[in-house]
Amino acid sequence: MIKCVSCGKAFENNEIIYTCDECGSVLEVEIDVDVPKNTFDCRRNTLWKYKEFMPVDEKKIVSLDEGGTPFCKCNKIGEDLGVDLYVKVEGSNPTGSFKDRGMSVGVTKAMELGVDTVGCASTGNTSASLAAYAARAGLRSIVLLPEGKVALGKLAQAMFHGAEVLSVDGNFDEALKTVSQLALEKYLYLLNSINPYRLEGQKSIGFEIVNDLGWESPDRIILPVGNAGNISAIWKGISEFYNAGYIEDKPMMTGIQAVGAAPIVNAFNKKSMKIDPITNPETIATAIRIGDPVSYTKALNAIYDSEGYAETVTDDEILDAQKLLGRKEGIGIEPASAASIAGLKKLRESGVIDKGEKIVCVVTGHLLKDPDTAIKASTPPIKVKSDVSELKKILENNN
Ligand SMILES: Cc1ncc(COP(=O)(O)O)c(C=O)c1O
Ligand SMILES: N[C@@H](CCOP(=O)(O)O)C(=O)O
Repeated sequence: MIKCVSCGKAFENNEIIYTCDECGSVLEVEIDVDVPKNTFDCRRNTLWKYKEFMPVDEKKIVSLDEGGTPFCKCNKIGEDLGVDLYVKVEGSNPTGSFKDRGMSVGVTKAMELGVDTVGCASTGNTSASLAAYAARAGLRSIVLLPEGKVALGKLAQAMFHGAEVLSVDGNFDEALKTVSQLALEKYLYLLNSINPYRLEGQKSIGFEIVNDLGWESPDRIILPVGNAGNISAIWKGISEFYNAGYIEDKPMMTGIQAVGAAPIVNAFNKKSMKIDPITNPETIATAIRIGDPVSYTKALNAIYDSEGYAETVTDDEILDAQKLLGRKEGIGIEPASAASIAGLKKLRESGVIDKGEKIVCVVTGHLLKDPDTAIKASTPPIKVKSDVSELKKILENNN
């Protein structure tokens, strides 16, 4: 069953509906699972390890073996900040971001519903993932991208996998409104995070984090927030495992936004359940340049219910954190993902995060998604003759 998160109105699983026709709020899939936690032992480490929790037809699964991403303990940064730090590396998914988890379930649902066209608006990663999973399923895909605001790697992926790419003269929020209208008029099945089935895939990040920690909850999960689907999905996953009795505690959900695109942090600071949308969001982290997040109700519920937190970081803090993780721990991430590390640093310095907390930062997308930013942040190659004595001179000087 699908339920409205605000008024509780219920809808049938196979109804193609994105928001409540009674109150306009977002929807959530309700599931009822009763299996012991050893059910998952010895299964392959993909999101389908937890298939009992995925509300789709097992015979129609569209998968690229998403999920089962690295869970890296980061001792150097952790010790510097006085916390026990783990990083969940979502850039290791098939198309390089966490969206693949959602797309696997969302495209599976599309197959179950018998639709022939899927679509989305995107700052880049959703379109890259949608294009790949639609290709795998043999579906037509249509993506709306804000012109000039999508990182090169993501654009290349959407085009290469055969999506029909429409470059629109507006920002992401405007593109999402446009594509939503096309979806309501049945031109396409919408696979942005407003689709509750997509978030069912993303909740597996929460499942994996507690499984990675030996069926224990961390004290806190920190992640970047844009359209606000992921924080909502992870909290749903954690809550389902808690309700199933697999874990005894739940983490404080901590969302980080860029200063120029922070409607959820603004609402949190006012202890409000409503956001004031930002008309012209701006940040170097193009993936979270979003001013009117569709899942704000779910995200604020997650933050308040978990006694979590929301904070902003500047573009400079984001770029410094991206370099820090890349150079101290060898983990390459795109700018938006670095908001989680920048947020950890800021909240530790301000005392919101206590010494010794067990923290999981979710880093959401791969470094190569945005090669331009990576190159700008790096020392250019040194031109040199292919001659041993010349090379030795340079190596000795550089040391
Ligand atoms: C790399 C990356 N990080 C973070 C986000 C924000 O996630 P959400 O929109 O689910 O809040 C996105 C896009 O949405 C993204 O592409
Ligand atoms: N960063 C996102 C924005 C769209 O988010 P979605 O989760 O609602 O699809 C992207 O990659 O496009």
